[in-house]
Amino acid sequence: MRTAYTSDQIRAAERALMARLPEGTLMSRAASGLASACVRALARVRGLVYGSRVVLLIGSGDNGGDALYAGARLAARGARVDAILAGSRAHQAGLAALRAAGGRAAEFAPDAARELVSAADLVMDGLVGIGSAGALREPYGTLAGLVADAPGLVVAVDVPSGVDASTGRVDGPAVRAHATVTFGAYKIGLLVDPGASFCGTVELVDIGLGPYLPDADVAAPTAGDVAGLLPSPAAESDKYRRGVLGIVAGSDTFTGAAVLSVGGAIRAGAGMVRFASVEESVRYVRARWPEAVTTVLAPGSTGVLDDIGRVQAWVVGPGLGTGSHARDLVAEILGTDLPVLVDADGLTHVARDRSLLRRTGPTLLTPHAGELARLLDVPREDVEARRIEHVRRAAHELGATVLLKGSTTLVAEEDRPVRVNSTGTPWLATGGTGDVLSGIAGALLAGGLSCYDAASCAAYLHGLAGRAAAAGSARGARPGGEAAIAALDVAEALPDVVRAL
Ligand SMILES: NC(=O)C1=CN([C@@H]2O[C@H](COP(=O)(O)OP(=O)(O)OC[C@H]3O[C@@H](n4cnc5c(N)ncnc54)[C@H](O)[C@@H]3O)[C@@H](O)[C@H]2O)[C@@H](O)CC1
Ligand SMILES: Nc1ncnc2c1ncn2[C@@H]1O[C@H](COP(=O)(O)OP(=O)(O)O)[C@@H](O)[C@H]1O
Ligand SMILES: [K+]
Repeated sequence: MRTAYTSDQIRAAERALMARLPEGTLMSRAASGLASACVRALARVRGLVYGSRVVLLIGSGDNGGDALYAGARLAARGARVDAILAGSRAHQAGLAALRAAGGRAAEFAPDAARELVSAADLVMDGLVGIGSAGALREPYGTLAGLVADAPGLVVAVDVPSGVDASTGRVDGPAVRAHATVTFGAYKIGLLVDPGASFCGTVELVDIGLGPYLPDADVAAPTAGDVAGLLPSPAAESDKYRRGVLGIVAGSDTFTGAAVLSVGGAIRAGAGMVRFASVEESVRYVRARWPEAVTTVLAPGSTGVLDDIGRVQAWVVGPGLGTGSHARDLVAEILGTDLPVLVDADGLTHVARDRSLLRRTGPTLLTPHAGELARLLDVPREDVEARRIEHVRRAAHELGATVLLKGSTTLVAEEDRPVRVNSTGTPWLATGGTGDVLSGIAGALLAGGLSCYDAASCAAYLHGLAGRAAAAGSARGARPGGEAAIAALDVAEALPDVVRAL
């Protein structure tokens, strides 16, 4: 599990560690790791450090200090290093070290800054780190804008300036980096969008903080975590023991969602899928997935669960419709004691009547930002800007496990760390991929995982499968070697990504 922390948690740990070490030790560890990362990056793009042009953007705090010391190390290896001092002051010892190593420094001036940045092989962003508060002030905002057009590599120090390290919130201009070198521990804002999308690759430099960090409120499962949680059949398994998933989805108008949800469940390893819907949807599901056992629901019929047969978990909602019959089906399924995943139209019914969630069995809700906004009655933009806060609030208020879909998928449950999904690709932003996700998570619920684990494993596998489908290979893509996918491709890519875990 990759754990992540708020700025306050990191600061407290740093204070505790610093009290036991000679002054300057931590900054020296940070600067050394940062300089090594820049050396490796320069070696990759230029072949050597000597003669490369490095520009440091320096703010008034210790973030600037890190950049100045790292810049001094690069200058000592023959790089031409220029520091742009953008703050009201600069870290004095760092500045002296840079100058002693042959680097130069000057106060910010717009034209000179533009010229330096546009000629740099590498720009180091040391404007603000975990001491940042609110939107970037001038001239930092202008510098973040200049960096956007920089032809060279952009390396953010600790956190891209303009990204709130504790939440991932971005209010105004921010530095968009190719790489972020972060110290001591991951900050939450580096893993959660919108902040995460400003980081590029994130490299963690160990400065010895580990023993001083508290229990994490946010964690990102790794491939190993997911592999360890996934159910796999044993010698004595049969289809019932592996887990039977009931899916109630689709309608006369929406047949595709049902096909996709069933596909996700089958490819994710459900022992059996029992699918129930109106005739039109059943026809499409049967044609594509002869493995599913189907039940045709007469229009308007209720009291149907016994007809469908025994299951270990339910998925309800994709393409189901928002009318009263659909509502009755959602209510009937939520009336059982079994684990239930509610998605799509099912969420509309729950948003209209939260009392549907008063139940004894475990519930997993899988909204996208718009659906979560409706569940909480807040603007969608607020959910997108402050995803962690809203997914936590939903789990608390609704008494359910909540998986919030989107560019960073999050899973929240009361009293548990929010799980951040680290896989995925923007190619997944295409109609129907969410339906596939519902089937994957449903299969894992039926296989015995808790809502929390089923949701986080499903998001992980779904993201990997999306990447594999876009790349045409479970082993990932060469840069630029990706192409558009259809939702069903995601389901079809699942077995390969599970094999490669
Ligand atoms: N505390 C420690 O033990 C360590 C800290 N390190 C570095 O120190 C950084 C934190 O340093 P600081 O606490 O000095 O804080 P920062 O350097 O992150 O920022 C504080 C400064 O930025 C200004 N500022 C804040 N928000 C701003 C905004 N929106 N626009 C413009 N200016 C703004 C403040 O007025 C203050 O002068 C970390 O991110 C990391 O880079 C590392 O050296 C590792 C060890
Ligand atoms: N920009 C993005 N980057 C990564 N994943 C995304 C992005 N946009 C959407 N997704 C993923 O694609 C899926 C879309 O699901 P959803 O919004 O329910 O669409 P649909 O209802 O069409 O299936 C979710 O798993 C979501 O996390
Ligand atoms: K920074």
